[in-house]
Amino acid sequence: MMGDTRQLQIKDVYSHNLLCCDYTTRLYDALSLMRERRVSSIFIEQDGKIVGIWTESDCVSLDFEHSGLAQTAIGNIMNAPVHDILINQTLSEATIKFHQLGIRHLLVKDAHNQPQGVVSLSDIVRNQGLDHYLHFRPIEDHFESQISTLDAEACISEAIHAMRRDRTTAVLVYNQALAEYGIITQRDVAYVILNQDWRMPCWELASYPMESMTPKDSLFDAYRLMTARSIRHLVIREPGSDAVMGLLALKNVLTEIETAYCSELEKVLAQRDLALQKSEKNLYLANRIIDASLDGIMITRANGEIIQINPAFSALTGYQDYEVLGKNPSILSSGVHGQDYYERMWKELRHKGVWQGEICNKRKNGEVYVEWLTIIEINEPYSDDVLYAAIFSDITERKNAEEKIARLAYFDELTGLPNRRLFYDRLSMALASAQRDKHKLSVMFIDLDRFKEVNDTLGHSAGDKLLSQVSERIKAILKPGDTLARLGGDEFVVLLTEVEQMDDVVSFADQVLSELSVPFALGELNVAATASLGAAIYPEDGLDSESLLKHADVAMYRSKELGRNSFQLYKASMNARSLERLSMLSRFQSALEGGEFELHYQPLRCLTSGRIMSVECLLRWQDPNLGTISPAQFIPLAEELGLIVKVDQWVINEACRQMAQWLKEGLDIRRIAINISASHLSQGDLVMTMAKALEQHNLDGRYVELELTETSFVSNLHDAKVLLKKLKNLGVSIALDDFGTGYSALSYLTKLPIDILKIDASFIAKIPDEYGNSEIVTAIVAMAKALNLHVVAEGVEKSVQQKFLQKLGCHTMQGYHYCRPLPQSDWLNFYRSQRGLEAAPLQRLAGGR
Ligand SMILES: Nc1nc2c(ncn2[C@@H]2O[C@@H]3COP(=O)(O)O[C@H]4[C@@H](O)[C@H](n5cnc6c(=O)[nH]c(N)nc65)O[C@@H]4COP(=O)(O)O[C@H]3[C@H]2O)c(=O)[nH]1
Repeated sequence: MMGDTRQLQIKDVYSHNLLCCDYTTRLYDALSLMRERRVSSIFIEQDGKIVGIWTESDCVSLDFEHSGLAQTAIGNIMNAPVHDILINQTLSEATIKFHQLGIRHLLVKDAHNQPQGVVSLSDIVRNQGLDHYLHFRPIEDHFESQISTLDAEACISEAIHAMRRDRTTAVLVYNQALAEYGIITQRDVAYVILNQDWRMPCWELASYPMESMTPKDSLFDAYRLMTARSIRHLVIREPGSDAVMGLLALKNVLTEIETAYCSELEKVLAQRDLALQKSEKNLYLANRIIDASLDGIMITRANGEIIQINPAFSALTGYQDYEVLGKNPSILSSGVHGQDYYERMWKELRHKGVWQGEICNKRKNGEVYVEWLTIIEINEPYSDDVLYAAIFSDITERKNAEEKIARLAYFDELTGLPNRRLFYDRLSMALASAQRDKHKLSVMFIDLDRFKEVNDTLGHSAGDKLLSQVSERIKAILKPGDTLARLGGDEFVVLLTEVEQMDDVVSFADQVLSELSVPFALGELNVAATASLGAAIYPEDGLDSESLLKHADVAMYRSKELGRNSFQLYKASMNARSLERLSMLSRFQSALEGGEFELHYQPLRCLTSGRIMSVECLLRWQDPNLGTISPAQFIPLAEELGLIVKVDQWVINEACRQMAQWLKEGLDIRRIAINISASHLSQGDLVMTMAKALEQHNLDGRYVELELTETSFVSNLHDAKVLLKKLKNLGVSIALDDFGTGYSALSYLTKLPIDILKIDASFIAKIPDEYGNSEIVTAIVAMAKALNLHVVAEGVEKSVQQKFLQKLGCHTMQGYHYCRPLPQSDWLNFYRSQRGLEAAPLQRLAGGR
């Protein structure tokens, strides 16, 4: 019942009628003033300050025998100190004060501590809306039955005496002559002090006739009657007999209301304490959660003032609480969003009470970051105030990852070029418009020649640099609307949309080849790169993406076959060759496991003694359908497919097995020479493979010679040296194959533990006729001898060549002139046939041809 009025403030109920008098004022004058202003209390001032209070009820306790009572200074008899209450405090607070101090009046002060009026317990009770409560309370439990009744002729001092004795607020007076009851109250007593006539008969002061009620009537009716008649007492009579039973004072009704009110208030306060405890606990929990949250949290007032942040806020923004509390969130603004962005945000927030979205903010260090922000409007309980809680997490990394994923879906990470998917999209769009507008377009494949060698020998980061530089150079010559994409590895593809005639494609291809002909700077090395290009034109070579790409690819492979560093336009006849190549690739893999490989042997002959010095094993692929396939065809394929290590391992093992077998059979051959692919050194463990094979076949390492090319050493001379030393520790000899075709760096010869130098067949083919070439061979032989290397001439086909080499003092020859590579059985026959001739002078042998 108190819920509605509990929050009423003193200003809503107090009385402005504040009556004051000075400390020295006589009681007589003070009472006169009270009577005149019709108030029941007066405040006493001293030096401009209120220091005490005097009320009508205080009169009863005065000593009426005292002759100068009316002249007494009110300061001497006042009640002090005066308790006060502020004008904007609640009625509940006032009630608690009344209760605790046992008083009935409080001085009301304003915010500046200035007295404004007075509030009594009655004022508060009257405003509590307790009427219905009084309905259920009968008078019988509340009236005073022990009330004194005086005779009408009794003097007034007796009445005062009775009131004081009985601690009542009134006495009854009976006038026998009139058979009437009258009443004298404390207020009446106060006025006797003014008259000073203590002998006055009671009936003269008594008020009559009196209103009366029965004990069964309700307090509510009694209260209503007293308020309506402005009286403070009712006579209670026995129903039927009309005999007076006692007196009901307004004070009795108010006391009852007060009791109810206070006990109700206590209940409410207890509930409030509980609620407070609960809310304190909730607050504690909320604060713990806010502090522990990994999301940044900021709480602001409606005007934007920041009132709370959590540790995650500081971690994410770099601002500590003392730097932001009291400030506006605009401190975090990055300037990325315009005013309209914030306006939309506030509009939604006001409309829905919540806003969520991505927002760019700025950390204290100036770094802009993206956050996922949720703002919630919070209405404060028991007030109109609104707070805003902003909860955010830094999603910069997630955004970057998302962007990267989106980029990766359409772009190549290394070069930043469109990838296969984007290229297909663009090609299909370009085809649609070419079809509509009836114009041509072209798709061109660009594949770097020997890119794998760069990767294998110079390392992947050099390979990556080369790819980036190639893409930059091609991009630079593209026309607007054309697309360059990287399909993977060293494979690029160009979409040319501005094609009017075939020449446009040819001239673009020329441009690409000329751009790539300038060496690329890869760190300290300048590397020359070439590419094989192939193109197909719409509509001649295909009407859809798939056939155009396939035909451009076929044309590109034709370029490769024709010696690389060239360009081919698609021709229908190319298809057959490309299919052949493809099927060879797949067949190769099964051939390795299916035993289709075998070794052929080519002897190397000493140019002085005519003896077979060693034999080189050369790999052959015997395809059941295609017959013998040359290693010149399938070794590069094996390298491309990453199968070369397996191939070499097979050859090493087979060569060792064969050599061990021959030695057992008594063949007198010093060494078997095995070719090792340059890529083997970067991909496999050559030393381990070699050691295992020697051990497995119980073969001494001195019977093996490994032929390596310069490409094997180019990437890292130091590593190559370590590797060759390990091989030499196994007893094997090292031959530098194809000398003269590669880098021909003399440094290899001096720094690496090489035993044999094999002059490439291309030099031998041109001796002794071609001027300059003979000089080169002469120089190589002289240099090798000076370095104490054994010199072998490869590809000796003519006796004139043999003679020339003999004159130079070259140690050994290899070539068709002496013997072609032979299968195992033919080779054994050849060997045996040669044994008998070994003693014959070489000149004769050579001359016999
Ligand atoms: N025109 C001409 N050619 C002659 C003459 N004498 C020998 N040849 C050929 O020259 C090549 C010599 O081998 P290579 O320079 O190491 O060059 C080899 C070698 O680099 C590679 N190769 C061969 N067998 C293997 C192998 O088992 N493993 C590895 N990794 N590579 C091998 O394939 C290349 C080609 O091998 P082949 O076709 O067997 O070709 C062989 C051989 O048949 C001649 O007088 N005139």
